Amino acid sequence: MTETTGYSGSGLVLVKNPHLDLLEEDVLYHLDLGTKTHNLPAMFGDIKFVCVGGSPNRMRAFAQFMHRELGLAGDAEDVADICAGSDRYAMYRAGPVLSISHGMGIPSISIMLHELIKLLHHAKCRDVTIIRIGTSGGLGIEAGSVVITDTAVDSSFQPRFEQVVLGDVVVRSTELDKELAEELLACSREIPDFPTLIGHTMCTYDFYEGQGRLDGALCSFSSEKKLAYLRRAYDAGVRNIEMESTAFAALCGMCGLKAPADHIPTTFPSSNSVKMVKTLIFSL
Ligand SMILES: O=P(O)(O)O[C@H]1O[C@H](CO)[C@@H](O)[C@H]1O
Ligand SMILES: O=c1cc[nH]c(=O)[nH]1
Repeated sequence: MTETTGYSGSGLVLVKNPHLDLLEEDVLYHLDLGTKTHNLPAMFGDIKFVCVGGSPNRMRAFAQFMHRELGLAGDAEDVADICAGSDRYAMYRAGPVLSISHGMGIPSISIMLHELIKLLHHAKCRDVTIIRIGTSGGLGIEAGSVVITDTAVDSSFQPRFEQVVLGDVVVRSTELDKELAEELLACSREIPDFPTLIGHTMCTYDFYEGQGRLDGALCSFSSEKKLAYLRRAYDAGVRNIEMESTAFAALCGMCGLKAPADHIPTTFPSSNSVKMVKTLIFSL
């Protein structure tokens, strides 16, 4: 079964679940938020940008950086974790920017995105741009480069995200916003000595065998086989590898969020990539 993406034209964040209207209360369990316990429109109605990444500390550092850059009142060091009541994810806000951690891998980011998208919907947010800022393994590119993802592909290099729903495989598109990717690239050009490129990002279910590593607890292939696979990936347009982009692209695309993913094949925080995202946020 194949589904299509859904931009509404109104700029509102969509949920595609008729059952939600029947709920007396929507509990965003892993974020420790809910429609009865919190005034979500008052707390989040003015959010325009959401940045997501794996680790809580990194997303806190990003929120603190944005707090300073936006010249907000108060000490950036004091940004509070909005999801402190849950130890699953961490969420910080700096003005119109929300910064949230998603953990590692598709199941973890997928749970966070379901609840985040419902949060933005309940809060009646409009025209929200979402960016994943994360680490990744570069493929045939200069060390320290940032890859801005145009399309997320699976480990067979296909632009699809397969989700098993009630035992059936549902296929969702993983195209990302090409215009926004170009805008991010233009922002990166303002920063000297900062190699950036647009390319496909391959999303795997595993860091070790899934990415052709020879140093996991299990390895059933030779070094030659690994190199042949990575070469095929490169020939298919893959420039980096990580573990969330297909789910990120599929869920955000279906729910009307503009999303160019941004992946950094070095250790984060790379100050240049953060500056690039900041320039985009200031320009929109
Ligand atoms: O840097 P983050 O955002 O954590 O993401 C990357 O790092 C983790 C693996 O080390 C995976 O989650 C991968 O996608
Ligand atoms: O998934 C990942 C993340 C960072 N670096 C990698 O090589 N792979």
